[in-house]
Amino acid sequence: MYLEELKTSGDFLSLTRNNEFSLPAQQFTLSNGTVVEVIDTGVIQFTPANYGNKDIVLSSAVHGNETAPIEICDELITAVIKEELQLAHRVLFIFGNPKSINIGERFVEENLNRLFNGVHGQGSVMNEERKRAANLEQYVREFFTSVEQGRYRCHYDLHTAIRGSKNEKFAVYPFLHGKPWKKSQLQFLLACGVNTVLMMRSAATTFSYFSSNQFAADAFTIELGQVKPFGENDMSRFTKTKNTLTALISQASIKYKNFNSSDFELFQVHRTINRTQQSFSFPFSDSAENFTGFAQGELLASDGDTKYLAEVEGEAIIFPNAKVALGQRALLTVIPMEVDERFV
Ligand SMILES: O=C(O)CCC(=O)N[C@@H](CCC(=O)O)C(=O)O
Ligand SMILES: [Zn+2]
Repeated sequence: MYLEELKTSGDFLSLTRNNEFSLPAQQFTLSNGTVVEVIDTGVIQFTPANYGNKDIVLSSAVHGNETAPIEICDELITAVIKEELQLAHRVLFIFGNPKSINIGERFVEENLNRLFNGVHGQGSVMNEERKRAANLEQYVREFFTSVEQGRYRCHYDLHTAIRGSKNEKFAVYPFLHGKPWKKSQLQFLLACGVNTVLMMRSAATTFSYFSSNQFAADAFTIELGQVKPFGENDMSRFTKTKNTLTALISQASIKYKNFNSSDFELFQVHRTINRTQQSFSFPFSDSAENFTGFAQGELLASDGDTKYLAEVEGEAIIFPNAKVALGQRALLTVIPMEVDERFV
């Protein structure tokens, strides 16, 4: 079996890439007492001998071409297995879509990050991404619910964006259905080098929304930069992120900079534009960056005969993608917002 090689190399990413769809579960204990459980391909759980009050999920490669987050998690996993990093909490690392890593694409057949919250089981379509989404949901469920109630839960789903962005790093705050947003989470994000946060205003089928909505985890999709092939990331741009994630998993607690609303750029989602027609296009080029603002009345997108015009002065684009499958999100637009009484 693979355990002896894994114990020696700590290279769980290669083991995952060499087993694209499944891997028999195995476990072993490090000399520092941390139990290492390989649950499936790309899914590894660490339980230190004396663990603290946090249950932490760190996922990457939900889209396989988003390599910088994969590199960050790969380094953390290897450091833990080689006992260069001692954990303080239970941590579940997930490389979401191994096959898509190997083909260097966002997904193989279907966007894994639109299959959560039960979508994977809807309709008659079945593919590896749908099987994976169902399995990942189960692994997260078991991770959070196999210990006593009332513990702190967080899930940071690490991505990079297809396009450049006026705000290089930004986070998507899943819709909380009226629950207050947490200043402490903004402080964590700032420590990661992320000062920009989008507040979603509707339910979603993303991995972060699943953990937020199903398990009340503090969960975000975190966009850490732009999509690049392995070896082309400037990893110096991710130092704050890696250092803060390292502190999160290896320290009992983290002292953050005092909260100051002026440190943040907050946006609320104004609307979601879905592609419904084959002839879907944007008037702007592929070089148009996330957070580019438009004048009221300016054309944002054309979906067949439907023209979408900016409704609000400065309405800004996020995640424009004219190649999405019919019925899927082709564009988010956002408008600025301020910290208010909805933040606690
Ligand atoms: O750059 C893009 O077009 C997409 C980048 C990416 O994968 N973003 C996530 C956001 C998920 C969310 O809305 O929480 C995605 O589209 O799945
Ligand atoms: Zn992504």
